[in-house]
Order: sequence, then C-alpha cells, then structure tokens
Amino acid sequence: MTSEPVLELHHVFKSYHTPHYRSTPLKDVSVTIAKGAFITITGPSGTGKSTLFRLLTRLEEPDAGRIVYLGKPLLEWDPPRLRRKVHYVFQSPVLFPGTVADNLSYPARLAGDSITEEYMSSLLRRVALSEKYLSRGIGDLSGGEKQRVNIARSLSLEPDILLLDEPTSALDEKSTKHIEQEIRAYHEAGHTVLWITHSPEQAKRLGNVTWHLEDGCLEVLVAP
Ligand SMILES: Nc1ncnc2c1ncn2[C@@H]1O[C@H](COP(=O)(O)OP(=O)(O)OP(=O)(O)O)[C@@H](O)[C@H]1O
Repeated sequence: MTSEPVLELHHVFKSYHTPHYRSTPLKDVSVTIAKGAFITITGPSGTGKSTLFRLLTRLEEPDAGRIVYLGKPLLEWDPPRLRRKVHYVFQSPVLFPGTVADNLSYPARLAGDSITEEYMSSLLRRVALSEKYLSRGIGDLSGGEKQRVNIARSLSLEPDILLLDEPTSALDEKSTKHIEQEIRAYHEAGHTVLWITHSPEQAKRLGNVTWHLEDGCLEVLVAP
C-alpha cells in the first residue's frame, strides 16, 4: 500500500433538520484515504455511514468542508463520471425489471458498448451464482441473489474506489465468505475499498483499518 492520498475529507459537516428532529451525522470530519486502502466502517445504526458514502459520490453535498478526489475538489467532478470511479453499491440493490443479463449489460449499453454472455457468466461466478441466472427475471430472485447481481454489475465497472454498504447483509455464511474473498482479490488488484459493516468479526477479518463513526465523530482504529 502506498501513502498517496486518493480521497481527502477536510472539516466536513453534514446535518439534517426536519420539523421533528435535528441530526448531525458528520461534525468536522477530516480524514485521508490512501490509494489501495481497505477500510471497514462501523458504528451504531443511524450514525451517518451511508451519509458519508452519499457525500463521497455527490448524491448529497456537505454543509461545510471540502472533499477532494485525486487532488481535485469533488465539486469540480462531473457527477456521472465521478460515480463510475467512486462507485456506491447501495445497501438495497437497485435493479430494474428484466432479466439478470439485462441488468448486467446495462452499464455497457449505456456507454454504447456491449458485453458478451461469457463475460456476464464470469461476473456471476465472481459472486457465487451460476450462468443459469442470466435468463432469470429480477422479480424472481431472493434478496441475497439480488444483492449479488448488484455487486457483479458494480464489479463490471471496475471502479477505482468501491463503496460497499453492508453488501453481505442478506447473505448466508458461505456466500458472505465468497464475496469477502472476491472483494479482497479486487483490492489486491490495486483498487481502494470502503466497506460498511455491523459485524465486528467481519471488520476484523477484512482489514486492519476501521473507521468508527459515532455522534458525528470519526475515529480511525488500526489493529496491531
Ligand atoms: N434525507 C434525510 N433527511 C433527514 N434525515 C436524514 C436523511 N438521510 C439521513 N438522515 C438521518 O441521518 C442520520 C444518518 O443516517 P444514515 O443513513 O447515514 O445512517 P447509517 O449509519 O448508514 O445507518 P444504518 O447503519 O442503519 O444503515 C440518521 O439519523 C437519519 O435519520
């Protein structure tokens, strides 16, 4: 791992105000992510882990502070281009009606390209699904199968930074271990990974740097 920063947060604040409550998920958070890092993110439910990912992909903007990707402020990045490079795999899979193949080939079609059935089968194997799934309708899949198709489609984009929001929450132990192994391989190929998890055991298995987010503060924990 090099120490070259790929993402930087400088004094980032984010809060929400509604008529009924006020919540401040990020209070003056400053942190740097080195290129090729594998960071797990933990913290109680509702503390702002997903909010952080929304800010990193410009789905929302901070109230104050600056986020920089590859030396350039996020505000200067074209959002669709940014989101292919810093890619958010949502906690609830976003798939459209149609077959698994329709969904896997969507990013290529959007770019005016096409991908082969063989490549789509290899994407499915990476998430422990057989090629038989290619013709299955999205509506017929279980929550865990949808989650894996969603991850397979994201891997096809080969993002520089992969943001995973509880990607194994609907999976059994065997599939969870398979996905962990696949994402480790993705990381070892030189990519940066941020992984939100509620499981301290999973955080320990996945890497030695954990960010703990609570009460708006981000604490960096490095395992010995
Ligand atoms: N659009 C919004 N409007 C108002 N409040 C919001 C909005 N989005 C998030 N919040 C609030 O901000 C806080 C952080 O939410 P966030 O989804 O980031 O938490 P989280 O740590 O990812 O939670 P979980 O572990 O349950 O997924 C919560 O209190 C939530 O209710």
